[in-house]
Amino acid sequence: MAILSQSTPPMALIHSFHCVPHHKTLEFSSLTPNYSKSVSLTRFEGFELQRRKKLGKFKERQTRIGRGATKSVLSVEKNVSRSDSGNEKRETYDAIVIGSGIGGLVAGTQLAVKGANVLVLEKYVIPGGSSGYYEKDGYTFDVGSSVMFGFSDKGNLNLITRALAAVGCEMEVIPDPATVHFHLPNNLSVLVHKEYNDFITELTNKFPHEKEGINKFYGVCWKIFNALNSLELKSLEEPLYLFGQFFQKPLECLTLAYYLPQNAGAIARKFIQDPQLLSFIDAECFIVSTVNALQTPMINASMVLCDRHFGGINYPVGGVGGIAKSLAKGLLDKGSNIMYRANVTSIILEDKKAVGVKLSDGRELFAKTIISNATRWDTFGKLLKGNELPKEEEDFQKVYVKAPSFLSIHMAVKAEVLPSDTDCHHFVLEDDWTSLEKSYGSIFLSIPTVLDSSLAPKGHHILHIFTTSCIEDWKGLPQRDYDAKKERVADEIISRLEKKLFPGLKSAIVFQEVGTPKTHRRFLARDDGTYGPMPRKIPKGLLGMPFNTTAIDGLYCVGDSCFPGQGVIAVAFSGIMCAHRVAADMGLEKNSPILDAGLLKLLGWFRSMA
Ligand SMILES: NC(=O)c1ccc[n+]([C@@H]2O[C@H](COP(=O)([O-])OP(=O)(O)OC[C@H]3O[C@@H](n4cnc5c(N)ncnc54)[C@H](O)[C@@H]3O)[C@@H](O)[C@H]2O)c1
Ligand SMILES: CC(C)=CCC/C(C)=C/C=C/C(C)=C/C=C/C(C)=C/C=C/C=C(C)/C=C/C=C(C)/C=C/C=C(\C)CCC=C(C)C
Repeated sequence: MAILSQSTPPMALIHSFHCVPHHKTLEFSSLTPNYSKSVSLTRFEGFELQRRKKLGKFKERQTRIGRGATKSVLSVEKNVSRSDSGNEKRETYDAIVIGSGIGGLVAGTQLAVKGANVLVLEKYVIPGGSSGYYEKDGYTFDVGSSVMFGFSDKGNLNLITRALAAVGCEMEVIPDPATVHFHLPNNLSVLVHKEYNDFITELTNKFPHEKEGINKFYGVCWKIFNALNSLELKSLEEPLYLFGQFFQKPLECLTLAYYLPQNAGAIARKFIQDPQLLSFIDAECFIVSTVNALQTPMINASMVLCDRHFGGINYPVGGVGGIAKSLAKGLLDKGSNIMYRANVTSIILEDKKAVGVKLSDGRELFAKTIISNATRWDTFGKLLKGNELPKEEEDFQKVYVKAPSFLSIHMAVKAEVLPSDTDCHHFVLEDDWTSLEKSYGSIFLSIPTVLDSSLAPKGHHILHIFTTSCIEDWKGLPQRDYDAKKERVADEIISRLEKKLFPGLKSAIVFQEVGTPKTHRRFLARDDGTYGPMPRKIPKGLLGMPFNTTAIDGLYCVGDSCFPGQGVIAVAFSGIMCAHRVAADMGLEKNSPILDAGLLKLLGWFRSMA
């Protein structure tokens, strides 16, 4: 993953942000919850209001709020309730979402579609978090995510496509003929073709003595994937849905329940003996979980090891940032709002219930439900600082630690340095398998311009290089030493790529920007810049991973420190689950309070066994 370097001038970002027409819409919406009714409308805002009226939002909102009559145009967007005596009480949204990562945006849009009045608060100037973008000198860089699962037009697991479709958005995508090209120790080179049979042929040619084991291991992955793909995916914390799925698809649900506490490495070892092939499977898991196969939940491994062949990896035209932009636009189209430069510093509790948030500029905003897309470490360690850490969160922290962050290099090069048949994504670990999980041990490389040349000026490519790195390595350095270290470490990484893949790389560089874990912490508001949760030791599969409800009434979490963990498609699923559970609690979906209490207790008990 990579992110804007600390040297990226924020104004450059803001500028490019304003250049995109529908971003103005976002700016308008960011005004609505807080500006007084006397604010006069610009031509654009007037147009936006007309558009919303056309969408029927005005009428809808009046009907639903009932007594929340509105006088002026801007107050149409407000959800101001009145007491019986007619006095205005504080304005209350149905839900406030802290953070506009894909997890937060999916939760927000799904709720908006169900009729809730949602406000998303984003600390930064654009939406997307790790799935954001930035523009510089004619290049469009993906901040982090660039390998997109769940973006096809078939099955039930195309969660990105579905999340966009829910708000009436569709994006053009470019199918990648391969997921990743592995360059591994002992000159083992494996290209993961989109076509499953081509991939299996390539792997069995490298390990002919393990042909049966290879087919059996990936065969189990398919069994799990097919079970997942047969379900309608909603909240596993909602009993009516969960029992309904067990009733309709008993075999598939039992398959998933069986594999829920298992890990990929243990299953691989049932069928495969060759240590180098097992190390390859470690690398397969590492690129999605930052841990080896023994620590990677089998359900997550199956999901990614099969979806890349089933739906394939698809790159959105114009860059990954378009997904968040489209979701943010969809949120507005459904009558909800997003506010940028809105840094939530604390969650307000009343009678132990989450009722609102406080922003760094002192404003307080209130909602029936608060959803945090910040990591659990940020949510409970910072936004709820001073409150006792709930037992459930203590247990979570016993099982999971913060995964390291990344050192990232966003680079532009002259096109001629890359051979014409260069693949889009590469994973490089040169000499020693034991370096797989070490800081700077392995290198991730994405070249999105191989698929979408519109991301760079003609005759140029974008390279997006990243490697794991801990914040401890970068703390306490005087600025000069910090800058020098960034340059030195980046230079070492680039030299390795030059030696392994692209001779002459250094002399072809036209632009380069380096981000460290501190950069990730600063721009993504993630504690220590962490990539997400990582099991302390061998976990019981996904059993210990919390869902969306928390021990605090009215507070839900979404994103990668919730089930099923890291990954854009994973956080999209967490958003769908969260929105379903919240909607059930709000009465926007069917619910059963008695069954709820029973299931939540049962799930809590399961987690305590992890
Ligand atoms: N496929 C890939 O190549 C790849 C690469 C990098 C990241 N990713 C994935 O993206 C996932 C992260 O998605 P996510 O939705 O969990 O979160 P996220 O970190 O992407 O987004 C969280 C958002 O919340 C905002 N935020 C945090 N605290 C805030 C506060 N107090 N006030 C206001 N805003 C605040 C941040 O600015 C950020 O925009 C990771 O799991 C990772 O796997 C994928
Ligand atoms: C509840 C109980 C107890 C029981 C019941 C049973 C059942 C029914 C169950 C069910 C389950 C389910 C539904 C589940 C689901 C799951 C899912 C969906 C999952 C998903 C996952 C995903 C993932 C993990 C993903 C990931 C991804 C990623 C991380 C990616 C990344 C990438 C990167 C980093 C890039 C690379 C690059 C290069 C190489 C360059």
